[in-house]
Amino acid sequence: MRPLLGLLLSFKFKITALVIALVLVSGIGTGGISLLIAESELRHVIARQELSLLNSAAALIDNDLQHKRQLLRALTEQPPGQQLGLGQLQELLEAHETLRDEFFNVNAFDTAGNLVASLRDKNAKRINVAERTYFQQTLATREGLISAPFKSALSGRPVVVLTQPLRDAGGNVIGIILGAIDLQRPSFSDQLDALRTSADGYLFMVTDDGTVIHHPNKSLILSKIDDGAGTLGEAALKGGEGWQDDLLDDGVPTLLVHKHLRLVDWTIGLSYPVRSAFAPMQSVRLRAFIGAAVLTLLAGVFGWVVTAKLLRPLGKLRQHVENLSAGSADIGVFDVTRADEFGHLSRAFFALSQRRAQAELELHQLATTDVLTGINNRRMFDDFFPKALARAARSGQQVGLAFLDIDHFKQINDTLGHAAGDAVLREFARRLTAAVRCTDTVARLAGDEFVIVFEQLASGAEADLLGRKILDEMRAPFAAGEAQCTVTTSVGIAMTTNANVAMDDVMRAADQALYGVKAAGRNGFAVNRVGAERLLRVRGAN
Ligand SMILES: Nc1nc2c(ncn2[C@@H]2O[C@H](COP(=O)(O)OP(=O)(O)OP(=O)(O)O)[C@@H](O)[C@H]2O)c(=O)[nH]1
Repeated sequence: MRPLLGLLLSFKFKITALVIALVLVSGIGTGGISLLIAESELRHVIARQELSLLNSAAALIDNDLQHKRQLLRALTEQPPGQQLGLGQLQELLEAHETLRDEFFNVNAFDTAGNLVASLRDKNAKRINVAERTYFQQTLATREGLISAPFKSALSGRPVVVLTQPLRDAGGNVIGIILGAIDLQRPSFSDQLDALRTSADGYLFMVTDDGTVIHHPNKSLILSKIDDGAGTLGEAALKGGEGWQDDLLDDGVPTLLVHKHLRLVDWTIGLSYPVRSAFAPMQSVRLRAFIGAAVLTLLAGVFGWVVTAKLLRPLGKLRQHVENLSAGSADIGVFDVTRADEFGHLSRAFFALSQRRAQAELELHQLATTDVLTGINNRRMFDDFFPKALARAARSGQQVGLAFLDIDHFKQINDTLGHAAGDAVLREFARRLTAAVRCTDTVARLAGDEFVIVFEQLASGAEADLLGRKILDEMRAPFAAGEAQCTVTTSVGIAMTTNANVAMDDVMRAADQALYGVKAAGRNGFAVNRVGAERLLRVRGAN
């Protein structure tokens, strides 16, 4: 759990996540916009393509109607001088074979609306169409027309009829020829169906008042588009030509293309489900999605690798700082020559480590230095002396420890003042340091008590020499403020060659020696061997 959390919080992970997010956003953004543009373009292309198809269909129907109209007109036109009577009409109709191909039926009526001839059934029941609008309009205008769709009284089928007035030699209308087109099986029906480009799409046709003339669902023929054809026809009813998005009644998105016919007030429309129109886009979308996913994955891996590489110097820097803290490296490990941010960071760490080392040194000095005299203090001695004993044990050399106490120092303080006493202490420390070798260590334990550690003491005779030298060093008068005074000291020296000697034993031996000197009248030195029953010797200053 912990490593996973660490991974999630790592800079590498965050940068990788950022790269993935950026690639995703830019990929989805550009891909999505490109797809939208492509879809919009494709929609236009499809709509224009379907519109040109509708133009062909409209021309086909216009031509068909025109052809039918001309056929009826030719039927009613007789050579000059010949008179066509109503009684000859049945014979006339039956003589024109092509009528059967072009029309569902052709009938003739007198001006009273009575059926006088019928192509398909000469014995058809004698209906009267005087009340029909198309009949009345043809009589009134004396011109042929194409009727609104209606249900035939003769056949019971949905039809539109083309009318053509029949004139006598004087030009008077004596009857009307009427060609019926079966809307369930118009002559152009198969051709229209053949024009369909999509298996899902379909063609339909409505009149300007919204009556369905052609529809794949034959039961909708003659219904008003509000009754069953849905909203598809509404745009078509606006006339002209064009296309728009629409929804079928069951909510299927559809592309609706429409074109108004030239010869009649009919509009032919094409309904094209968007799903099949954009079928090619589905695979493009899928491929774009897979491409984006692969790209994102690659970007993530790339981001991870590059970030890991870029952050390698940071890892090294961290290792250096850890090593430095553990004391296994010094500040030289920092690469301060780099010109980049890691170089800045290394230089900052280098400077910080330098300051820290300096501060540690100062702190150590403060902690191990006697403030008054500037020589080592008790803490330093306590730390140093056991190490000196251990070193001597390893090298087999003799160690000497001298305890020093200024004689009657209290009197100096009492007679000359505390400040003079301090001056004497400082001068005493200076002379002590001058009297010994640089390998020897001088420290002030407290008050007027001092110690000297001799690390390379060759013999007892050398201890004598050292004791004498210290006493000699103190012979000259001390400056104590305005006054001068004579200062003497008592020195107790302990010596040992025992490798496993305890620090306390050495100190006790030195203390014994010092006590011996004090007892003998001060201003002298005594040498004591650690573990010995009695002092080796006590010497006075003279
Ligand atoms: N001026 C000064 N005096 C100090 C300091 N520390 C301790 N003293 C004094 O040093 C004196 C030490 O005296 P003692 O060692 O007890 O006695 P003494 O007078 O040296 O007598 P002996 O050691 O027996 O010869 C005391 O009076 C302390 O107050 C210091 O830092 N400065």
